[in-house]
Amino acid sequence: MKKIKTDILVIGAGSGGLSVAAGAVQMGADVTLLEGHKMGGDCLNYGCVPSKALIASAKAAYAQRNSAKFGVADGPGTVDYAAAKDHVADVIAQIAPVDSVERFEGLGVRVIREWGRFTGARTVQAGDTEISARRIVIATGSSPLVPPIPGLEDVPFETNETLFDLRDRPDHLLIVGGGPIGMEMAQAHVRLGCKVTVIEGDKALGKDDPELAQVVLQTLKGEGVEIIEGAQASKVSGKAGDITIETDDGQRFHGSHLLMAVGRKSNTDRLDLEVAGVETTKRGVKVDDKLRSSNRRVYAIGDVAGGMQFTHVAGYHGGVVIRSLLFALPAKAKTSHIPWVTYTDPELAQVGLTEAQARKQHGDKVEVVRADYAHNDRALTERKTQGFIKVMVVKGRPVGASIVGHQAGELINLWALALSANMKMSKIAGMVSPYPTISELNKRAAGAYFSPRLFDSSLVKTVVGLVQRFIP
Ligand SMILES: Cc1cc2nc3c(=O)[nH]c(=O)nc-3n(C[C@H](O)[C@H](O)[C@H](O)COP(=O)(O)OP(=O)(O)OC[C@H]3O[C@@H](n4cnc5c(N)ncnc54)[C@H](O)[C@@H]3O)c2cc1C
Ligand SMILES: NC(=O)c1ccc[n+]([C@@H]2O[C@H](COP(=O)([O-])OP(=O)(O)OC[C@H]3O[C@@H](n4cnc5c(N)ncnc54)[C@H](O)[C@@H]3O)[C@@H](O)[C@H]2O)c1
Repeated sequence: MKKIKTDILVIGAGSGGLSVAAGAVQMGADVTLLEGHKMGGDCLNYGCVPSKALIASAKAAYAQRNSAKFGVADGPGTVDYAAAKDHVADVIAQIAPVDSVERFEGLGVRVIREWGRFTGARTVQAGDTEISARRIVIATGSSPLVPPIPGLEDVPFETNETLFDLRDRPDHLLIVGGGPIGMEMAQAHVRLGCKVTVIEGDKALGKDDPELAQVVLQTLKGEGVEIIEGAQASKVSGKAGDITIETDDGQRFHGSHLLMAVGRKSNTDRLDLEVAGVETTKRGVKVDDKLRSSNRRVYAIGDVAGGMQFTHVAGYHGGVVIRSLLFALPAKAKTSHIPWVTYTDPELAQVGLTEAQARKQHGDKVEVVRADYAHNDRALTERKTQGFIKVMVVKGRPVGASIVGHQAGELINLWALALSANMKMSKIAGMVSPYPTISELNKRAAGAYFSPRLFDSSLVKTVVGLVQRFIP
């Protein structure tokens, strides 16, 4: 057995692990990085990148079929499903060098392409190497949860780990789970020419404000996605090409393919965590607000830490632990300023509190201001007038923003800054936005906060009246 010593051992080369490894090595630490499967993890290979690339193909097909409103004849939007998958693979290949062994070795990281497992409180074995480390960061991510639904073990099904390799277009895709994976893939596939049925046990897009989620769900239904809510998939039967799902309320749905998108399971199984005294919960590695586990020298970041499961959260966690690991500074991970976006069309974006959460937390102190896409000139030129923004304000500062509509994921960035910097609404209202941009909606929402204070105020009217009397 080869034995090595390192300052920081990172287990998992996905969004979180790569951020820690790159940051720590460039600031002078000796860093060892383990990856048992593909460099780049889920986001690059099975998650964000392929899903957004496939959504782009679907958008192109949809745009071609719906261009008459711009004075351009509608086209057939003929889809070559396998070619769309080639586009997905090409996009992954373009990004892959940034996450590659070569790049990380070039930065000075020792990369070992093996699965890691703890052999002691400070030691991990990877292949024929035993690594002792001053600090260890678990960044092993998550995998698709496969629930114990009777019959599922005998029926072929897709997950996010297989879907992007499928080259024959499904005639009828059944999707179990109406979360972000389910709904993004539902719209992509209906636009790529498949029949799609989503079976959701509770409410589809249930983590978002229902008023905004409804806008997305109505649009998807309008495009032909069948969405069944409040029906738990409870039995699966059939064979490749002919699959039946039965739900707990007695409905039956038939399709040619099945995608399971019912949430995630943290990747802790291979790690032998008990050997290192690292405790877990049902959601993943148990961590405190500094992302430190029950073993003081071991941290967990990203999906495996069991909180919000997004690439930008894994990256943010990376930054937080680097401060503790390299500078021994007390750094805490917060969630109140973390945005998320579901990349349906229209997009659905959230940061901070939803309206319901803000009312629960702040009661009468909350003011909700809104602005509609229908009043935005750029949205009118693009014929993207569906949607709105809501901003929840307490004592002149935003505590949450929810946006549904064209480019909502771009618009939410400003509110992510406003929340993380604790900015006042007056800062947003005072900004000059270029005309005509969709982002003017942000300023308009801030304007909506001040309009009644300025235009409906007798004090303002009295002051203006007095000033006008006295100025020459
Ligand atoms: C279909 C889909 C779409 C998504 N879209 C988005 C999106 O648009 N935006 C967004 O922000 N998030 C999105 N996500 C979520 C995002 O992919 C994850 O939150 C992110 O990848 C988590 O990063 P991570 O570093 O925690 O884990 P991962 O990226 O999963 O990396 C973990 C790595 O650890 C390796 N590993 C595991 N165990 C071991 C071990 N014992 N030894 C060595 N290596 C190990 C794994 O092989 C993997 O490479 C999406 C997810 C899916 C499934
Ligand atoms: N745009 C993005 O940022 C993006 C996109 C995709 C995924 N993700 C990340 O990946 C995570 C996982 O996504 P997801 O959509 O798989 O999970 P999810 O947990 O968000 O949604 C799963 C859904 O499946 C339903 N469900 C569970 N069991 C069921 C059953 N037997 N029958 C019917 N419905 C059932 C649940 O009620 C839930 O609504 C997300 O939480 C998110 O963090 C992010």
